[in-house]
Amino acid sequence: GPAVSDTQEPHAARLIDGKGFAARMTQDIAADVSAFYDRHHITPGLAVVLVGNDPASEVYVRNKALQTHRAGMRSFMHMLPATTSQKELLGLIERLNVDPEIHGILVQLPLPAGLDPVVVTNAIIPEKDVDGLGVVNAGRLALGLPGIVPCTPLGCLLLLHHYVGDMRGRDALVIGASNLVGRPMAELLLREGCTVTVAHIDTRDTASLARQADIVVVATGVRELVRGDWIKPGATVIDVGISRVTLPNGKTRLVGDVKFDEAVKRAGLITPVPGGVGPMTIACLLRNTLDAARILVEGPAR
Ligand SMILES: Nc1nc2c(c(=O)[nH]1)N[C@@H](CN(C=O)c1ccc(C(=O)N[C@@H](CCC(=O)O)C(=O)O)cc1)CN2
Ligand SMILES: [Mg+2]
Repeated sequence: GPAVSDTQEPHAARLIDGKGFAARMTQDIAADVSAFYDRHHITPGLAVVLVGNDPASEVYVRNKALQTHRAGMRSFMHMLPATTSQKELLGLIERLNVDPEIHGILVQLPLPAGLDPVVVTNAIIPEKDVDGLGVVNAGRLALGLPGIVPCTPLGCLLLLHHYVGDMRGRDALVIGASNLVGRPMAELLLREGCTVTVAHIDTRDTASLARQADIVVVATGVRELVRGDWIKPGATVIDVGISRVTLPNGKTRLVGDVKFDEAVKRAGLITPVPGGVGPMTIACLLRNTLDAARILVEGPAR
């Protein structure tokens, strides 16, 4: 008779549906926003500050406003010219910090040259720092204390919780050590009981580290850096990268930091780009904004 392999489908990983998960999260948040309104007659408000006219950033802040409304919250957009001085930007943040209608503030990154992202993000009071990027929230995460967790790593964590479950004892590799994703992701995986390795620009042999890992989270901004033969068979692959590439026919396509067509043949679970981590970032921003409003209005849970 025929060899067994003739009748077997080639292996393909199960896809992690971030888009669907984020849509369900947004519905749950909308219900919680409505219950919060019934208790307090307050609608959570999110202020989004965009400086300059980076086209990708314009798309992201428009989507943030849209999703904020979809969850029943108020959105306050501040679009400032690229010529805005740091003093003017800090003045706006100061007004938002004391505005009782605002429960979350974020400054879209990257900022134009001449504006210091560390100074600007740290001007937001920790209670309204819904991106979790200021020193108070970053320090709280590093110490394992409650605080606001950055949206993209939080989104990755929620997907891992749902699709993998208990991660104690797993070997996790985070590729990329940015303050926005890699570092907070490593802290979260450590908190879950993973043995965490962080690879970065000076790492000598990231491929061989990846081949050991049960969970690989990639956030480098280098498109299709991670090849199929870097993936341990059955591993879980979370791809945070988004690059827009122009095809010979002039159309554009989004690709991640993982060469998907190769990795999907080896991984057990993998996030697609688009439709994986990206939508989770915005859903987690909405969750962080509602949580911030709860703490500002009701005080910290006791
Ligand atoms: N202040 C911040 N700046 C930036 C953050 C952030 O969390 N806070 N993250 C990224 C950009 N980002 C949100 O700001 C973001 C990126 C991608 C997506 C998303 O939904 N992606 C979709 C594809 C969308 C498309 O067609 O372009 C997907 O992956 O399916 C949402 C938010 C940097 N800056
Ligand atoms: Mg993010």
